[in-house]
Amino acid sequence: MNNRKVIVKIPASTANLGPGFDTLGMALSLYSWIEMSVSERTEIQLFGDQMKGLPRDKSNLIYKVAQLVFKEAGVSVPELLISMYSDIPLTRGLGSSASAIVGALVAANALIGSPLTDDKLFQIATALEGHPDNVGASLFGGIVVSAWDGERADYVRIEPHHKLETLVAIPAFQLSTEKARHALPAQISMADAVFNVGRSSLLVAALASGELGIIRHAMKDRLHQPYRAALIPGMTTILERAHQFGALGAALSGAGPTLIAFVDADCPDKKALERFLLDTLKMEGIEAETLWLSPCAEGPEITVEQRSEQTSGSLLDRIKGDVKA
Ligand SMILES: Nc1ncnc2c1ncn2[C@@H]1O[C@H](COP(=O)(O)OP(=O)(O)OP(=O)(O)O)[C@@H](O)[C@H]1O
Ligand SMILES: N[C@@H](CCO)C(=O)O
Repeated sequence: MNNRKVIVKIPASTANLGPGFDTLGMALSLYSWIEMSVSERTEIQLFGDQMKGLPRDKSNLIYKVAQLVFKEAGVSVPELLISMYSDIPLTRGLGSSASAIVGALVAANALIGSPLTDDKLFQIATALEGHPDNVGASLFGGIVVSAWDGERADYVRIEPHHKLETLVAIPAFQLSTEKARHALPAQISMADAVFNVGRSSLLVAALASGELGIIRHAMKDRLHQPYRAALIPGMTTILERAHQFGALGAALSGAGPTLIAFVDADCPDKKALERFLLDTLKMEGIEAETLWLSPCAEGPEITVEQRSEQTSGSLLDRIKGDVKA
């Protein structure tokens, strides 16, 4: 173990997919990387604009989560060398915290010979994140349908349809999950609960069977998006009108503020959809970045090597060419 170096590449994720609040997640082709090895003194290197302001001492989330794995496995590894680079923007609704938690769990587990099963990692990740949707997608890849009762999380993974693509519009402001959850009511009506059970069930069936045409009706939601709309000006217009510009459906990504449109790869005018999202946000005074992302069918990619191997170099050298252009 002392000589081992682990590098993991973890996908971002979009949660809820509209009606599946805290239940549905899909991994996306945007990534973060964590390198971890045993050291004599803990050192944390954070690379990239997304990592600005995060702690570089033992209070860092990656270090703390790694220690949970060692404790669970009954081993002691107090000092770690950790490097991280991420293309996943923080607090924008693309699962940055879930990717950090999953990456730390997977890297720490691989460092000590993988004593913990994926299911165990999923249970820990869900308890840490507080809901299974983002962590399930980052850990298993593809589309993950999950349920958590506060003690145990169960899931089923669905292979994403080969024609499914997504367009995300990432507003230039942050919105923490905590703040976006505070906007939600403590109770909802039976009519709204029935509405969401119907849409969420329809969406899962559509994604599993490849009936993409029904997605537009299935992505509707009354549980969280209406209450969060005031935090994301322009959101309601985008959700209501995205289909007119060729989207299969649209939703708030996770807790927002990112908006996500599901698109058929054969959509004839992708530029028009992109312009519609950007223009709608701009009319509200919001600058945004758009990215075309594919569903990521795989969970974390794990590389374990001996530190003495010739292949070693800095994390940035290793992943160069793989990062977002
Ligand atoms: N690599 C990291 N190292 C340490 N902390 C991180 C890292 N990545 C994310 N975090 C923590 O997670 C917080 C963001 O979590 P939050 O749940 O608010 O947003 P998100 O995960 O990006 O979006 P969403 O959950 O809506 O998809 C950051 O402010 C930071 O505290
Ligand atoms: N299901 C979560 C995802 C964000 O972490 C929410 O919408 O609050």
